[in-house]
Amino acid sequence: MNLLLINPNTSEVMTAGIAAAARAVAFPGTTVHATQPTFGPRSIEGHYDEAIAAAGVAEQVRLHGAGADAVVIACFGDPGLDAAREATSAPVIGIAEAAFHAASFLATGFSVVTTMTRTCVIAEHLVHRYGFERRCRGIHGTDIPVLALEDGGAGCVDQIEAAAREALARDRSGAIVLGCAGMAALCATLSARLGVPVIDGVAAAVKFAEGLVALGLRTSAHGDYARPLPKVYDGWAAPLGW
Ligand SMILES: O=C(O)C[C@H]1NC(=O)NC1=O
Repeated sequence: MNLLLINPNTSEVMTAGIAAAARAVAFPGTTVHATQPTFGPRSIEGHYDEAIAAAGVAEQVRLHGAGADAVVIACFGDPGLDAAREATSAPVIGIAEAAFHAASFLATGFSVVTTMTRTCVIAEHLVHRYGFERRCRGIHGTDIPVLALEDGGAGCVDQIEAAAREALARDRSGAIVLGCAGMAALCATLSARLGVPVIDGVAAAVKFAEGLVALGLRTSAHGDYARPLPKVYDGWAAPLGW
């Protein structure tokens, strides 16, 4: 299968790291096509960045979605998720939603450890949007800038571990969700150090996508995920593929 992996920020270094994490867990028959928007923030660390990144995701789905069997949006805010689900019939998985589901299979409660504290509210909004209020017991910022994780984040692992330990104790949770696609390379190390399940949304999203494709399941075109209505998009090429 062909999996379109979209890094919604414009860091090519981070895109490469995310792609490596995806390819490390993908089945041999899964080809990962990694991409990022041609415009937008180098890192996504707030509402303004998310708004622009969502348009970037829409751009990438318009350009590459037609050939994809599944799409993964590899930013913890899941920017542009609903728009992408309108724009392709392929399953579209956001890494936050995937990580929440995976954690809920493994513990009665989980904690999220993310980057800038100011982005915690974005994760809180997703917890409520996806219906995980009873399972997510806390969301904790480390104030690690996203681009500090560009090189895989080895220099940040101790800080993330300490935040995760505090979260497990304070929240009485049983699992940790990594709140940034840039943390993917740290997942195995953190899980070994903490002795609890640590979920990287990139890997979880790839496996959920493969599972849905294997089941022959695609996004519903009935109702609000139907294709966008035909219209002029000023300053933006007409959507391709429908
Ligand atoms: O929301 C965050 O803090 C992390 C989010 N930002 C980004 O550029 N990639 C991410 O996964």
